[in-house]
Formats: sequence, C-alpha cells, structure tokens
Amino acid sequence: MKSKASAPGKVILFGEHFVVYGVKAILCAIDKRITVTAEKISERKIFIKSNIGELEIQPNKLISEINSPLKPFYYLANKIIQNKNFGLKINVDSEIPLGVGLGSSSACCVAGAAAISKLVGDISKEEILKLAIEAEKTIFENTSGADCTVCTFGGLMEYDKKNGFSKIESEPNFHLVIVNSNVEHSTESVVGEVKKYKENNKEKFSKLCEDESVLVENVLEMLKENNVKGLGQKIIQNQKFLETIGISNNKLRDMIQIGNKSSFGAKITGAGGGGCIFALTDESNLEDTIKKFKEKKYECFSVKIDFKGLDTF
Ligand SMILES: Nc1ncnc2c1ncn2[C@@H]1O[C@H](COP(=O)(O)OP(=O)(O)O)[C@@H](O)[C@H]1O
Ligand SMILES: C[C@@](O)(CCOP(=O)(O)O)CC(=O)O
Repeated sequence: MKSKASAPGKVILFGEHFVVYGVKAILCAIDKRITVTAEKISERKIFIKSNIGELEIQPNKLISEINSPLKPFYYLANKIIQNKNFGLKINVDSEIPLGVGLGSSSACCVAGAAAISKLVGDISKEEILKLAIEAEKTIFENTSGADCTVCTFGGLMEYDKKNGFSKIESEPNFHLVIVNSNVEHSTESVVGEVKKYKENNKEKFSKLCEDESVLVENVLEMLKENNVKGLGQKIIQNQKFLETIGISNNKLRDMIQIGNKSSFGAKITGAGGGGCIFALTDESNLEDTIKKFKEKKYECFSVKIDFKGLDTF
C-alpha cells in the first residue's frame, strides 16, 4: 500500500525579523513543491530516500540519536508505526532549493506528515499541520509554525505572534522572480545579530517596528485592490528597513538593484545574510526581469502564489 502527498514552499513577502518582535508579517505559498511517497513494507524498518541522501534505520530510536537531515521523516514514520507490525519506505522528491529560506523544511514536514499518516487512516489538515510542526521542531525547536501553516493551507497569510495566523482571501495575480544568492544562511545566527542591533539601537529599532506595522497595514489594503505597483513601492521601502538592521550584504544589494530596475520592487525574503531575494512582476515585466538577472549570471526562476496548499493523492 502506497500514499503520496505534496506541499508547497513559501516566501515571506513582508515583515521578516520585525515579526520576531511582535509586528505582523505577510507570507505566501509558492508553486514549487515537495512530493513525498510513503509505502508500507513487511520488514519492520524505516527507509528514507531523497536527493540529499538515504537513511535505513530501526524504529523506536530516540530522536536525539538521529544525526541526519532526514530526521523529520524518521520522527513522523516512527510515530505512525508505533504499535504496528509493518515498516515504511519513504521517498522525497523536491523542486525547492534547500536552506535558502524558501520553506523546504516545512514543505517536507507537511507532505511527509500527510503521506505517512494517510497509510493508517484519514486525518484532517489541522491534524496534519500539528504533526508537521512537531516534525519541524526536530530541526528548529523555536519554529513559529507560520511556515508549516502556509504550506498546509496555501495562499496568502498574515501572521503575528499574539494573534497567530489568518488567511488573506484576495488572489492577486502577480509573479515573483526568486533569485538565489546560493549562500546558505543560518536563520538562528542572523536573528541573533538583529537582536544585538536592537539592543544597541533601542529607539531606532522601536521606530522601525512602528514603521513596519504601518507598512504592513497599507499592504493589506493594496492586496485587496490588486495594486501591484503600490506593492512594489512597499517592497522597496521594506528592503530599506532590512538594510538598516544589517541583514543585507553586497551580493544581495547587487541582486536587489537589478530587480529594482526592471520589476516593481525587490527585497530579501527570510532571514537574509544569504538566501534569496524576490522581485515583484506581472506579465508586463516578468520576462525582462528574468533576462536581466540571467545576463548577470544569477540563478533565478519565477513563481506564482500557490492557492492549493497540501495535496494528497
Ligand atoms: N530535498 C529534501 N530532502 C530531505 N530533506 C529535506 C529536503 N529539503 C529540505 N529538507 C529538510 O529541511 C532542512 C532544511 O531546512 P532549512 O535550512 O530551514 O531550509 P529552508 O529555509 O529551505 O526551509 C534540511 O536539513 C532537511 O531536514
Ligand atoms: C527572520 C525570521 O523572521 C524569518 C526567517 O525565515 P527563513 O527561515 O529564512 O525562511 C525569523 C522568524 O520569523 O522566526
């Protein structure tokens, strides 16, 4: 018996870093997916295979004993086959580059939770999300859960620490050009640097949080109106805040400058320090924007918002 599920990656459109200090952020799922296939096998063992490696392991091991990036899958598999007399074979197929802030880990956890749990019965998306967040915590103890939520339900979402998640019902028709610096970043260490900045610049940082809150409220209005040019201006403004808190570098600045010339606006997405930027486009400037990045030999691709979220087969 086999089951299959796929989940999208994500982009943080507005509010990264400030969200850590209570400001609202806006994120969306993207149409790049991770597909997980799970199969019951008679041998009581767990086999996991992905483009990043393979793991063959007995059940019932402590998660702290597993030293592998495939750990979230082991967590899910081991949990589901507790008190069962079968093993599992898991295959991971990914379109999402890893470690650059596009949500590969959340997409893995959501698709993995869905494919594996479906082998033992039907469960709701809410229950899958709960399992996925548990699995993601085996990699990042402090995950807010925002990434797994947007990968499960798809579309656009607002999130703040106090009120949690809420879906934004508009369906804007823009394309994002994602440009990968190919520099892996550690979210934890960049967040640590921002904390130092905040402590050394208390008043300035608190004003930036206020400005970011106002910006996000404006963006929510613009999304309702599908005002793509206005959104571009807000992206440029948000990037200035990110420059101020010190998460940019020369490579990212060069990428953003190229994006700002041809698209409506470009900014870092996620922690910064490396990872990706995105440029906002529509049909009128999509091709030109991609061409400009490719001329400078940057790795880039276009994505649209994914409104489907988790899909099971
Ligand atoms: N193709 C894949 N196969 C297996 N695990 C993956 C894959 N892509 C991502 N992962 C999991 O996600 C982790 C990367 O998470 P992270 O560094 O947060 O990157 P991202 O920002 O892309 O989510 C990997 O260490 C691994 O546990
Ligand atoms: C910097 C931060 O706001 C987002 C980090 O995003 P990512 O892990 O780079 O996708 C941290 C957080 O929200 O926990």
